[in-house]
Amino acid sequence: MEMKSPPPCPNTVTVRRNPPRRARPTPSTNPPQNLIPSSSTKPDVTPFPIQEILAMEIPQNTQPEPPTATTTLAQVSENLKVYLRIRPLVSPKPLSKGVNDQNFKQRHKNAWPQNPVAKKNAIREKNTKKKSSEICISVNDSQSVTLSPPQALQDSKRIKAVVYEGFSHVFPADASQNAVYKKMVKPLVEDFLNGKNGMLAALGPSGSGKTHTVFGTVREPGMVPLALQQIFKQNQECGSKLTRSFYISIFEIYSEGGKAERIFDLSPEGGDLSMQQSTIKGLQEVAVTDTAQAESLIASAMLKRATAMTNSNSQSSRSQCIINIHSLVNQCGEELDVQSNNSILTIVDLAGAERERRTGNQGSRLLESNFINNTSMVFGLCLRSLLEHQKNPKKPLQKHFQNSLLTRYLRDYLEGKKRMALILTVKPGEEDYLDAVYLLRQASPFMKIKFNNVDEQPNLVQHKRHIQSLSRVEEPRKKKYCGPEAHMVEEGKSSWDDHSNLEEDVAGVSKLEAVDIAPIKPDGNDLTIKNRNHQIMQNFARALWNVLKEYKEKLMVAEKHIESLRENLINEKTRYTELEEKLEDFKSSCTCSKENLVEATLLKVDTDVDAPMYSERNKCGDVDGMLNTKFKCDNSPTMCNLDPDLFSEMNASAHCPDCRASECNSFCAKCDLNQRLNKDIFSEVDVKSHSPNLNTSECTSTRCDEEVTSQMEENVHSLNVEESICSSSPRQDQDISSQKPLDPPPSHKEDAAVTKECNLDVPDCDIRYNSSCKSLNMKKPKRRLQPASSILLRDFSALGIEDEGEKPKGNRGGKKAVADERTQGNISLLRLLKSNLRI
Ligand SMILES: Nc1ncnc2c1ncn2[C@@H]1O[C@H](COP(=O)(O)OP(=O)(O)OP(=O)(O)O)[C@@H](O)[C@H]1O
Repeated sequence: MEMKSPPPCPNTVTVRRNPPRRARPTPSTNPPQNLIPSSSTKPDVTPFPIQEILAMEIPQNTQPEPPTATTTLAQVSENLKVYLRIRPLVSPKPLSKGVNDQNFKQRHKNAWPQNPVAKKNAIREKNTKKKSSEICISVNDSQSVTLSPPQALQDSKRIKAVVYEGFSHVFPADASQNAVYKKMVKPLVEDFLNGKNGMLAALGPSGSGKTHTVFGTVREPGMVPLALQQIFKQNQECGSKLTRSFYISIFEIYSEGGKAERIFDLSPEGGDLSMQQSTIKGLQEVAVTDTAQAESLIASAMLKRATAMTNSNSQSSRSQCIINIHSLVNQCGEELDVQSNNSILTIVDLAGAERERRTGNQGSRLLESNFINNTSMVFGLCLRSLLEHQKNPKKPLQKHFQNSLLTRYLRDYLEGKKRMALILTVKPGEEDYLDAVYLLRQASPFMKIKFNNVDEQPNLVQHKRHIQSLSRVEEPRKKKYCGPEAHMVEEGKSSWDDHSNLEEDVAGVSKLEAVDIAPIKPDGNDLTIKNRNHQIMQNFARALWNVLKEYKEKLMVAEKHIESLRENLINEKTRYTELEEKLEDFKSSCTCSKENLVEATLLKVDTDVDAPMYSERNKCGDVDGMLNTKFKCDNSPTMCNLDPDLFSEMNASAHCPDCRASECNSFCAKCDLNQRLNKDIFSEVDVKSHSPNLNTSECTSTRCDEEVTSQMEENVHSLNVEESICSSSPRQDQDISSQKPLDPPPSHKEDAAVTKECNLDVPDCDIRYNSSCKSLNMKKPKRRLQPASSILLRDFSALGIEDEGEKPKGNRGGKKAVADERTQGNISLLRLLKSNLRI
């Protein structure tokens, strides 16, 4: 039973489902192997070992390694130590008369003239102090203080008390000099004796106790005398092992009349000094051997220091005083240990910042006060810039140090390259609140400054030299590489720089081995450093991969270019081969051997205008037999095919064979063909062919020099043959055709058409040997007058008919008038005759 398919429902809608789509392959994250040309296609280029590179495992040092210089560096990195010392509210009077009193009197002699206004203010201040015993600053603990504004300020401006904390130590008012020294200076001195440089600077408003802290008194010696005591004491203890020499230099930077900054050497034989960059020229270093000698030197220097009485301080320092204790180690034949490095301990007593309202300074004193305040401000700006730079390495380190001699001298410290400490001194009085606030606000952030003590590590002498040799210009760039953790990776800069260079130089991919050298050798427990190293490696690998991808793309483009070049090369080769073949054919067709010269002399007249005038050598085989003579024909491979019928006409019309022969003889007298040519030949040629190609002038053109040519011309003239030069010039052709029925010599190929037409105008087939052998040069085209054309030319010349083909090119000929007489009927008649001739 046949199953008939149900008739299609007219309302049925055929739903064509889209063919199931094939999911595209997920782009492989693996390195694109296929994109890299296989070695089979390009055997010379080895494939890039991307797989190998990516398969490389970065070794992780799991075992803790012994602490290296870098780890030591990380450990020794520390913040700037900022100490705070609070001066007693009322300064104790000298209890006993002694040396201190004498110095006091002497210093008063050197003091600036007392300001009478200040005197009044001082008395007023004294009275105020007596009335008010309130203090504005209270010590919370060893590291923090609370600064409370006076009640008046609290009420009027609602200023609240502020806590300042984070100090390395806070010395209360009753803290002794020794306590301050032990906490603050003793570590510095120990480091100094261990070969580390250090600096301590005292900052604070005028009269807050900076000088007292630094130099002290006889009863209460300050930090400098105490440090000298310790230094000489320790030197004596270890004198058996090492001998040291200590030198002290002390100088001040002051303002002369509040204008220019000056440096004055405070040593006994010192004088004015000058500064070059950060070095003071001519600064004397006085050798000291014991504490007494050193203290004496310091005392004499203090007597020379400029001081003055102000409202704030009866002996206010008017200059910045810097004292350097220089330690030099003398080798005694024993092994050099870590304490053998030379070092300098610098202690700076800054002039106290002062407010005009309080000091009551006027005139030059006021200018001097401005200089003091300016120096303090520059000092603070340097530290602030350092702090901001360390917080954000992108922020460049400002060059505030250039603005004062003091900061120029302390540049290395102020740029964080050497370790320093600050001692802030404040007065606790209620009236000193503003000075204290200003100082603490400005200086308390400095405790966040970090110092990289790389150059202070005695066991890192080589590193110290290396880093110190680096130019300052390179510093920001290095920090940029290191990032915010500059203090941690400072030592690893050289390794990391190598990595950066690797990123830049892809050609050095083989240097990947260096990747496994982490900048920091992590300790086993230091996960932070490990993670950081891992992140660095990841970033580096990512960067390297991007570079490799980039170069791969470049490689692909280059390969495409190479392919196109190859194709072009093949095409060029093919073309070259074709051209070579053509050249060979052309050569074979062009080259006429001496044996074939006779053939070349045959002129094959083709009456067909469109047919090529020049045929190949084999085409003239039909007339070869007509000539038994061999002629050289170097200039033209073509021959004029001469119809037998025309030959008869030519023979009939030929005349003066003797003349021609004689011409030829004379012509060939000096050429190498003269022996070959004889009258018989010419007569035969004349009789049989009258071929213009028998023009011996042409045949010998390549061998006849100009002398021969001229001889030929003379011979021709001597034979009284009317001179008719059948040269390549159309004008000459016309001359020939019109004046003399000469049979011109064969012309060059380029003039074939012209010659062909010209032949028609030749009334006489008398073969004229071109006497103008000047035109026989190979380079010049040669014309030939064909016999058939000669006949026609002869006939038509009688009729006065000329063809257009005779018209000289370039309108240079003298037959212009004749050409103008042409009519269309003449031309038609000419063509008709041509066709008849062909028949
Ligand atoms: N801690 C202290 N204990 C006892 N007396 C002190 C203390 N600090 C300062 N003085 C006394 O206060 C007076 C002013 O001190 P000092 O000259 O050191 O101040 P200064 O900060 O150096 O002032 P300037 O900046 O004007 O030189 C001095 O007579 C000093 O003896």
